[in-house]
Amino acid sequence: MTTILGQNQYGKAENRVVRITRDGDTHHIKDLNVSVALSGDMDDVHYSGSNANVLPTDTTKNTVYAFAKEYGIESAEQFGIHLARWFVNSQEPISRARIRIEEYAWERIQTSDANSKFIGADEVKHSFVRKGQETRVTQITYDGQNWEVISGLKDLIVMNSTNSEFWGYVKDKYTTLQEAYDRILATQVSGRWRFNWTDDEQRMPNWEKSYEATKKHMLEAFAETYSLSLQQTLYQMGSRIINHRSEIDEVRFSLPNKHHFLVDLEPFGLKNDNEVYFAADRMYGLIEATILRDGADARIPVDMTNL
Ligand SMILES: O=c1[nH]c(=O)c2[nH]c(=O)[nH]c2[nH]1
Repeated sequence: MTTILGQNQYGKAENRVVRITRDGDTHHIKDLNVSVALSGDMDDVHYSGSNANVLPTDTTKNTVYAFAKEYGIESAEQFGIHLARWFVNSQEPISRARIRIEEYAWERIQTSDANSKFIGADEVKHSFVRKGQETRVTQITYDGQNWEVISGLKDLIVMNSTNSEFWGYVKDKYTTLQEAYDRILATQVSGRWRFNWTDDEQRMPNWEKSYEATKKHMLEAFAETYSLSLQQTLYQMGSRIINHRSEIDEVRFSLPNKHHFLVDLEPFGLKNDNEVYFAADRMYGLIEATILRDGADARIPVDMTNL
C-alpha cells in the first residue's frame, strides 16, 4: 500500500431544525442549524468499503430531530452536549463527535394597536421577526421636473407559528400536497413602496418616520392576519400600508414561502404534535403582487423586488 488514511470524519451537515414549544397560546421558538461530524474506528469503510462501523449520516439527522422532540432545545450548548454524548456513548466505534450549531434568534412582533378591530392583545404570542436588521433600500429618479421615490426593504424574516392554513386548492393528477389546517407561515420579506410625492412644491414626506410606520403596519398585518394563503397575507400587508400611509400609493412584495415541514417521528415511537419542523431553504414558493391605491398607476417594476 502506498497511501494511508489521514484525519477523517463524517455526519450530516446543516440539519435545519425548528422546535416550537407551546405554553398555552404563547409559543416559543428555537431555530438551529446543526452539523454533526463523527470520527473513530473508520479505517475499514475507507479501505475496503465495509460499513460495519458506520452509523448512517441519515441516522444522525434523525437523531437531531428526535432529540428536539424528546428533550426539547433549552440552549444550543445543552442540545449539542446531549447529541455529542449520545453518539460517543451509544456507538462503540465512534470515539469523537463534533457538533456545530448556528442559532437564529427570533423576537416577538410588537403590535401597538392591540385593541384594533383586527386582533386581541395576545395575537403577538405566535408572531416572530428574526433578529438582525433588514436592509433598507431606496431609488430616486428625477427628470428635471418630476420626482419618483420608491423605497423599501429586503431580508426581513418573519414567522407565524400558528393561524395559517392552506386548503381548498386545485388538485390535478400531479398534486400530492396535503391540506394544512395549522401550519407555520414564514417568509423573507422583500417590499417596495412608491411615494406619491412628485413635485418640489408639494410637502415632502418625513422619510424616516414614514419608513418606521410603514414597516410597523406591514409587520402588524403579518402578525394579525389569520392566513388562508400567503397571497392573502401579502394583500393584507400591502393594503394596511396604503390605508394608513397617505404618502404611499403603491406597494409591491416578493414573498418566498419558507416551508417548514413537520418531521415524521413515528418511526422512533414519538408523536410530533406540531413541535418539530424541518426548515427547508429551497425549493420555495414565490408569491409576488402589487397593491395599489384605487386610481393609482402601477409603476414599481415587476422584478424590482427581486433585486
Ligand atoms: O400560501 C400558499 N400559497 C400557495 O399558492 C401555495 N402552494 C403551495 O404548494 N403551498 C402554498 N401556500
